[in-house]
Amino acid sequence: MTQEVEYDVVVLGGGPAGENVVDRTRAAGLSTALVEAELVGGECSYWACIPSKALLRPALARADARRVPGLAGAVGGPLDARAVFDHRDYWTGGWKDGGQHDWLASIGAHLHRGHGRLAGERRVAVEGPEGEHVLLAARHAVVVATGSRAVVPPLPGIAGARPWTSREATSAHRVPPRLLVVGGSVVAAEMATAWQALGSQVTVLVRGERLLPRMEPFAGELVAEALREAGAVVRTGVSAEAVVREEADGPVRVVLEGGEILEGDELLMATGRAPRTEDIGLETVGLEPGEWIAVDDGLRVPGHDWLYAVGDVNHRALLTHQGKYQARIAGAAIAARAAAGTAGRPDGAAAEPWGAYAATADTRALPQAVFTDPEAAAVGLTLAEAERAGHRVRAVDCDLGAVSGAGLYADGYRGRARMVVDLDREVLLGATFVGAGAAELVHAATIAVAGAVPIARLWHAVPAFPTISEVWLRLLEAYRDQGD
Ligand SMILES: Cc1cc2nc3c(=O)[nH]c(=O)nc-3n(C[C@H](O)[C@H](O)[C@H](O)COP(=O)(O)OP(=O)(O)OC[C@H]3O[C@@H](n4cnc5c(N)ncnc54)[C@H](O)[C@@H]3O)c2cc1C
Ligand SMILES: NC(=O)c1ccc[n+]([C@@H]2O[C@H](COP(=O)([O-])OP(=O)(O)OC[C@H]3O[C@@H](n4cnc5c(N)ncnc54)[C@H](O)[C@@H]3O)[C@@H](O)[C@H]2O)c1
Repeated sequence: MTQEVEYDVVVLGGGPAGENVVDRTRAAGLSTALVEAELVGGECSYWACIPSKALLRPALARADARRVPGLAGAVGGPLDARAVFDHRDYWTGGWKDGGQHDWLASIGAHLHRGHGRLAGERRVAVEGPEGEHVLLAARHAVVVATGSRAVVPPLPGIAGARPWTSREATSAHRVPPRLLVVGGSVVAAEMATAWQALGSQVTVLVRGERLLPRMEPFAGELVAEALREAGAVVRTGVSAEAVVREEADGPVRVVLEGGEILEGDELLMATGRAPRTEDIGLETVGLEPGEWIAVDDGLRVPGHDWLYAVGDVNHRALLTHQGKYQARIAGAAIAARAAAGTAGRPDGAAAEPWGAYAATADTRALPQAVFTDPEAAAVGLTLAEAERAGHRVRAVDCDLGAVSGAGLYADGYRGRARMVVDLDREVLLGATFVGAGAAELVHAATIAVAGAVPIARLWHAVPAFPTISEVWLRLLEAYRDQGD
């Protein structure tokens, strides 16, 4: 007979989003169960953010050091790939989640290991690793946080070619002499940067006209330029039509549209994500298996006041920090509604944009940092997005390298910054920074965009001298001097 256990809250999926819901509901004193099929910590901890950044950090530090007089000579050699892999393995905990397990225990959350499926309203059925079954009943809420997985397009020959996805690209322990990368977005750009620095001869095959297509055009252009200088080949406007690997440990060949054939030792398909929803019982609550789960700004699934979805699975923003933001908001709302004794209670101002129970930043102030060389970081709208949305805007651009702090940071510092100003409200709608260290510049812009800080007040936010942040002064001066 299936055992049934009751909790206040059941969270399905223990990635960063699911974990943060648990953190909030436990802090509010609600009994909470977390169901996890693989490793607590999710994709981010073991096959995405953490291992990718651990691989990239030595590559970016070396690139920076090579531009510093007096230091360049000391870092001319290759990276010690084994030491880099050891560093990455340390940060993934050797793909073991003991630390996360202990943290869950320390906050009094209950971990159910196994595959979870919704089983009608407020119910989650868990199939454990030994085939055992448990039915979890939620008094207040079920939160789906099952994340996403890599999509591999069904090209002829692809299955037999055993391509890498982001999982292999972040966890491999051997440097392939030649790495072909299909895709042009964030995973492609970051992994091309890491593996070229680790010693692979990387060729990136971009279907579109540039790298990083969701950012301002200069971001992808500067990153492609630097990748080429590092020895990688970046080809745009090319389409992979078929893949061939004749022998298991032999080379892999990609056939391009037009018939050209490229050969590599490994092939990374960095071609996007799909929701992990095909086998989680969505059909038992009237939702479509295999689809992203649509939610309102309060992270609730319309028509089901007990059902929330946070993180990648709702497709609002496929980023760890944003999934955690959604989790904090959903967790707080669940706790408040539980305390009030009704899921349907009107939440007043808290449910309004920028209120405690609304994930407004997902659409209005979404930041992203891409850890390429140079780094590319942006928040809010690009110029094209702002124009498409019907805002009356002006873009102001600056050469990041012209700022004293950048010149002192590295010889020949190359970079660019743009702010997109709403001319009617005189506030920023977005900003983009591309250059070494740019990832740390974006949070100031996030505050300006989320806070709708007036341009007139930004003049009083004085950047320290000589930091790269002085680019803010250059941007404000350019805006002032350009007039309307
Ligand atoms: C290579 C790469 C690098 C990235 N780098 C960054 C970065 O630097 N910064 C950033 O912000 N984002 C980055 N991302 C994106 C980031 O990884 C995701 O946005 C984040 O992991 C999403 O978190 P999540 O909790 O929604 O889902 P996930 O991390 O995918 O976790 C979902 C969890 O649910 C579990 N699960 C799924 N189905 C079930 C089920 N039926 N039963 C039980 N458990 C289940 C899974 O096992 C998994 O542990 C990167 C992505 C990739 C691919
Ligand atoms: N530093 C970070 O914040 C970071 C790092 C890595 C990934 N991520 C997140 O993870 C998610 C996944 O990233 P991603 O780069 O895998 O996916 P993506 O969805 O951002 O981009 C996929 C790319 O693959 C291309 N593509 C799709 N099918 C193709 C085909 N058949 N042939 C050639 N190209 C094809 C698309 O044109 C697109 O440019 C993104 O949302 C990203 O924001 C974030």
